[in-house]
Amino acid sequence: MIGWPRRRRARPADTGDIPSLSAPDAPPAPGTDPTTGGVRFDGVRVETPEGRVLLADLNVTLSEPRIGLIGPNGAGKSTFLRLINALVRPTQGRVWVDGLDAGRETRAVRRRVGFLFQAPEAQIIMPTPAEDVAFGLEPLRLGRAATRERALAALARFGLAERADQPAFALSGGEKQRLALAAVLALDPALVLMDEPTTQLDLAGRRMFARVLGGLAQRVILATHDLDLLNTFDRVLVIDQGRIVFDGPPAPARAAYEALVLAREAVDPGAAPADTLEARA
Ligand SMILES: Nc1ncnc2c1ncn2[C@@H]1O[C@H](COP(=O)(O)OP(=O)(O)OP(=O)(O)O)[C@@H](O)[C@H]1O
Repeated sequence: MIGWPRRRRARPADTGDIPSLSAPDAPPAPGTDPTTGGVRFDGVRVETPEGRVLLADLNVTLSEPRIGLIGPNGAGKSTFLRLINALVRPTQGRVWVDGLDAGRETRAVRRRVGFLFQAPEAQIIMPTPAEDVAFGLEPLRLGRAATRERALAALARFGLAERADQPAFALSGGEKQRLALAAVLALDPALVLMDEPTTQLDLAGRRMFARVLGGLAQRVILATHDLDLLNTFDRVLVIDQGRIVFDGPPAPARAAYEALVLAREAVDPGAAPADTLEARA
């Protein structure tokens, strides 16, 4: 978990900015990205105002339908995801989303990108599931009846139809996670960012989530410690101490991650995972 405000509604319709970790570069000159699709990190670096480096040397284009992010606690996975919809601004470099500059065209980027947070409570702000999903749909101005219909359909997809009008606070952790996912997908984003979406799910919930994931038309970039979830993914990045240390298919990515953990244990069996580049220096 990281320390940004948790109560913000971070659906694509929410265009409120969260302050950058440190002052970004001067606004880039107008121009269009040469790539046509996908997420592209161009020389991206993120530092805290104190100069602590959270991510560095990010030069990568992500266009496959299913991309996983794995790595130790504090490696930078959440920060990586948050860069994509401009919840974090790069200290250096630029992030492009389907040809849009996330730093300059934030509103348009957030319309394309849904974000599923680690803690579903962060995304649930209305009293009932139906109202919560409907609230996210408001910017679409569908009208009251059509909005409710779409909200109920989204809830039904995640097994929450019968809970639609009950208090949202009474949902279990897993049900809240499903509600958050229903609300994000109801907006039909082109790309969904998921930050450890299965942490509160039981076995049945995980299996359901994996099935839902398999059936999604959207592109997904998913950070997780649930490595089995990524078995069918197209590409997995291993992030360690703020850098991409492996980029490839799921099986070798998992092996690279395991080797990294074993190597660290061999050096210092009692060591907590190092957090940042500075910690390693
Ligand atoms: N707003 C912030 N200000 C300062 N440091 C931050 C901020 N947000 C995150 N960090 C630090 O950045 C590092 C990377 O955090 P991040 O949450 O991206 O890691 P993660 O790989 O998602 O970790 P986890 O697997 O534990 O969720 C951590 O050391 C964290 O403490």
